[in-house]
Amino acid sequence: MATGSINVSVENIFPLIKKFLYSDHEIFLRELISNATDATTKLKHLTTIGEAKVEYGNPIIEVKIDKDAKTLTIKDQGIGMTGEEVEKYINQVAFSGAEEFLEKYKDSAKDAGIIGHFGLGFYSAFMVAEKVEILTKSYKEDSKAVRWVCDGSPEYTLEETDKSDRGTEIILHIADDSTEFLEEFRIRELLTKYNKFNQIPIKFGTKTETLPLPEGAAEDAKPETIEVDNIINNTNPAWTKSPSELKDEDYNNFYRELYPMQFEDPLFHIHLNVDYPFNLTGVLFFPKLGNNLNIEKDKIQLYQNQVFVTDEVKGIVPDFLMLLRGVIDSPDIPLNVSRSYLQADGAVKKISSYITKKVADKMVSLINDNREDYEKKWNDIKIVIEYGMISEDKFYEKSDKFALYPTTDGTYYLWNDLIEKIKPTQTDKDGKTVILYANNADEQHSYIESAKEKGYEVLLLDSPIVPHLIQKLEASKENVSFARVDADHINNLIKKDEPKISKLNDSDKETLKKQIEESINDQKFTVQLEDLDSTDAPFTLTQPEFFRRMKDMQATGGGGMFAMGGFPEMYNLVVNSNSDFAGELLKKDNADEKRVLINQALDLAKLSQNLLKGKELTDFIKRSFENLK
Ligand SMILES: Nc1ncnc2c1ncn2[C@@H]1O[C@H](COP(=O)(O)OP(=O)(O)OP(=O)(O)O)[C@@H](O)[C@H]1O
Repeated sequence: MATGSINVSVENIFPLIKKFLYSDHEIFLRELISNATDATTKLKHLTTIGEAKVEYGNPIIEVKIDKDAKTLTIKDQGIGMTGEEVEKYINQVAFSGAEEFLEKYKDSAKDAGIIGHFGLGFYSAFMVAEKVEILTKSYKEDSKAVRWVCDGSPEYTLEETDKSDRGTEIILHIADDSTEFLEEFRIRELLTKYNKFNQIPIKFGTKTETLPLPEGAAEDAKPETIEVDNIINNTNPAWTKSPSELKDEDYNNFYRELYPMQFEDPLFHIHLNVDYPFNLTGVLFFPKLGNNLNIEKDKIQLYQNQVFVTDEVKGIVPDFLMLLRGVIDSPDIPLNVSRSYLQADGAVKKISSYITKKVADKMVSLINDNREDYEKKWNDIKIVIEYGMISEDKFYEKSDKFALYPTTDGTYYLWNDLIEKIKPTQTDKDGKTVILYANNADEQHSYIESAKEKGYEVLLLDSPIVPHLIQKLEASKENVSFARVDADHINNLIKKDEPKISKLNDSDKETLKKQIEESINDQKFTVQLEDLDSTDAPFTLTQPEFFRRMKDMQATGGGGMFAMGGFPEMYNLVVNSNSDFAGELLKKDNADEKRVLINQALDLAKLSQNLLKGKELTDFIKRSFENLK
């Protein structure tokens, strides 16, 4: 038997490992299974190229718990190690890696974000074990099996042993503070989390399977049962296959495999597959989102060679795609580094812009292949598209080809078609094309109707980020502006060079304005007299576009220089001075009656803006009933 001292300068490395990695002890299992997987795939490679003269067979990795012996074992049928290799890879290479890590990150160890993403390889076993044994036999002819034992001090022993089968067995003697890892449910949980799609089958216990009854069996015959290996993983998940092998149904099944608690099918999938200039595969899904921006569960999962790494993909996936679900698998993403490093990494940036491009291309093909279906799904995907348009310029640049602008009547326009349609009618006297929109077809019904009477189109833009989007569209498109239908009287929203006819003279107007202002005294409306069509509503409440938009932007984050202060609600009371009602008011002598009429008309205007609520509404209804008598 050989004993030796591991070549480290730190007196006792293991308490340090334990201390620094406390937040993520569980990753030891992923690390050891990854090593077992590597050892197996290496053997496959060596047999394929004729280097290893052994039968590859159907190797599996076995995970076993022995509660009495307090051990957890990970056993593979891979290449194994000779005594010299254990010396080299375990005592020197792996230790130096562990030591380097500790030296580097000792001081910043409090930043659990960094540590949590470090793969420490073999030595992470000491986070949960007080003693680790390696039993291993190399695939090489005539190699002797060896047993390596280390109890966490720099001393180890290495001796020959009588293991007869090829491969490596790592036996962890679980420490008293880590006995959770002797519980079957905990290990199953970890295997499901990290290794659900591992490349090599993983056996965890056995399960009972019922055999079908042979033909012609007696009615009361009991079917036979057998014990079979309980394989916990799917070694061939959808993203590793070629898109041509898969049907929609296969993608949907894979979606459910990924997110067993999702019962609704995804709307679309995007299969990612690139091998130059980096390696990346994956499948992204568009779930049904509606206007919901707060997706916290069932996020995109990041894998490295089919091993789960994290579902914290911020910085790798563009923000707007965090609303999607699915898998991204890449051996090229540097995983063992901090988040901020990741965001600055060139490869990661390329990956991010590749994914963005791919999603844009997919949208173009979806809308071109089946416009009707795309329109049907628009409501559920628009938030992703609109968010992408706001946050990713590359995506925005392509969006004219796939971003839809629906009207309140259910017509869906692409940008250029929309402009072509409305330009002749909705261009104002200064040559600006005004795009009218509503964000709630019911609440803004009367305003929408006024616009439609003029032959204008009204878009229905109702996602919470729309104010940001139209801000961007206005800034980048030439000669267009957006106005919500209730931002002013429709004649003012799209000003035309038409002569105005005024029924009242200036002094009458002045008098009327004063009387109205006095009657509505403490209510904060700016009275604005306008010469409108005599049939237009006498009183209308409007909310100026700019302030309302800033306020809306503030509500969803942003809002530029105004973001700091709260915005008051601002409304104008547009009085149609050409209406019969205005003429009647002026003629009325009784001041009390006049006040009642003005307030009744104001309430009606409020009602159509959905502003009449609570006591005001109750009083209004009472008053209206009184008037019926
Ligand atoms: N199950 C195994 N079978 C054969 N060799 C192994 C096994 N586990 C570890 N080794 C050897 O020990 C070396 C060190 O393992 P360790 O996990 O510390 O580092 P790594 O796998 O090279 O890198 P990483 O830090 O990414 O895990 C491996 O490179 C491999 O040569």
